[in-house]
Amino acid sequence: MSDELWERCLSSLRDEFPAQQYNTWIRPLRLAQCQTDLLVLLAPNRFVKDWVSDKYLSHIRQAFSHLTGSISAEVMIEIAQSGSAQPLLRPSNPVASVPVAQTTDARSPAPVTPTVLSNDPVYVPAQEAHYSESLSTTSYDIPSVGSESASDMQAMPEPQLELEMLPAEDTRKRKPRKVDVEGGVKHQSNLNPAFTFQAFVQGKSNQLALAAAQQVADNPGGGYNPLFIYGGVGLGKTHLMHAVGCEMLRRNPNARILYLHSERFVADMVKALQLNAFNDFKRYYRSVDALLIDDIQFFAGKERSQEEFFHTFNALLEGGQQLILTSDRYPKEISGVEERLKSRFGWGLTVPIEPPELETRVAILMKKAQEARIQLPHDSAFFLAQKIRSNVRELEGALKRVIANAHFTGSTISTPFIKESLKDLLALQDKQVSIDNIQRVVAEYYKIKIADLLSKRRSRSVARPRQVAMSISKELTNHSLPEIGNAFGGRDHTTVLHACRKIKELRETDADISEDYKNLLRHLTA
Ligand SMILES: Nc1ncnc2c1ncn2[C@@H]1O[C@H](COP(=O)(O)OP(=O)(O)OP(=O)(O)O)[C@@H](O)[C@H]1O
Repeated sequence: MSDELWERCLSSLRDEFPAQQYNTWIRPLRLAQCQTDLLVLLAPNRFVKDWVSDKYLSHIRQAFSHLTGSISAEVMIEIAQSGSAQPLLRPSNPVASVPVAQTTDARSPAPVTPTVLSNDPVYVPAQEAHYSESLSTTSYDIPSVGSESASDMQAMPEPQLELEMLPAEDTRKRKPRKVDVEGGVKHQSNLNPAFTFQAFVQGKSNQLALAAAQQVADNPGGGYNPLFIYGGVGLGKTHLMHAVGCEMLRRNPNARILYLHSERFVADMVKALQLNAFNDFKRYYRSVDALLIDDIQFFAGKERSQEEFFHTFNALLEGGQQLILTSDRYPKEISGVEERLKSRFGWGLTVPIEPPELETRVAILMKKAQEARIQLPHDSAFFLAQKIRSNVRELEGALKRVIANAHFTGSTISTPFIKESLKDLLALQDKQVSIDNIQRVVAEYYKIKIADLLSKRRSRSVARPRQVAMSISKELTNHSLPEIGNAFGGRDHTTVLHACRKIKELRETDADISEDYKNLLRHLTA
């Protein structure tokens, strides 16, 4: 009965909050005690407990009181003792088919003794440098292995090669270290040392993601595993994930951190298959202290890679090693990725990053200028931040252009100088309204999250603003229907068409929608 009451309470909270908030904060709570006037819930850790107590407790109490009819109902949140709450952080029941990982102590480096026992081609793990000049590594032709089955893989001969994980202290230098050890074994973390917590400007839009990332750096492999950061292009997901890695390295220079783009993981796996070195590949990926994989939406449609990543994922979680993943959308919304993998993405903590608001954009510009040792007057930063609103990468790009121009001409930076330096960009910006901007303005107007606009939620409070935003995108941009559909969480062009027709009809019959539409157009084209 008490379970049933809590289920009903959950169901009412599910309707009240956006899916992302519900899934991140409320769903992980477990019922400890439920009486007419007392509800005791268990949070998986202190972070969740504090956050829920701060933001959601009154809502939970209200929903509970409503169901029980008790106006003095009390709701308490406690931290689950390990084992008492449903594990949010790692599977209680390890997947039986997972090959046993080479579990390592997350704090201590692996022995550094490379041994080459054969003349087989050497499997060289990811050498990606996300931010720097490309590295000269051996290149391999990549065969198609889409049809290779798991059983084929198991039948592969065991390659006689041991990979070495080198301590990663040198990766703190600007250029990632490429280590050639006798036997061709290489390891580098690929971390960008400029992407630190100190260099990350906090704002309302990224506060939660930053707090979660700092917690992970404080307690890697502990509290939030995996940490899943999602949000639009150029909003700081990669920066934050690197910041965790950099902080882990600062505290423990021997920590083995590996950052890579998901496409690199796929390419590496294919290369390992080609070289008959699949066991080395597995061992390599499973022997790190922290694995940071960017843009995991690129796993979509790559079944063999998903299969292997699934096993790597389980092995790392089992070994208490930290996983950090990023994506452009909420895990459940990634199409072309297996359900079992998507559900695992949500085991730890899933946090969004939203586009920064004006004040944060100004603060980011001031910070970047300070890093470049450039005097940027506050009013100029304000002007630029007002003009470039889509994402931080574009904002940073514009500032770099201004700085370069100032260097060339020996000028000091001022608002007129910025106007002159970015004449073409600003003219384009004034003329063009991007879908990103439309989403941001519409979300602000209706007081919902951009993530809601991209989500699959169909409740009226989200679906109508989404249709308005699609219709405005059609009216104000040159994007095609499929492009617009794609920008709204990968929807079909017929959905966009339907939205445009519906809004056209509503503008004639519904005064509120008509007013909203006019206001939004005025705002976006002002
Ligand atoms: N809050 C912030 N403070 C300082 N710099 C930031 C912030 N957010 C983003 N940036 C900067 O913006 C640039 C783009 O960020 P980043 O590469 O992390 O974006 P992303 O979300 O990973 O984008 P993508 O999805 O395209 O990979 C980086 O140079 C990063 O340092």
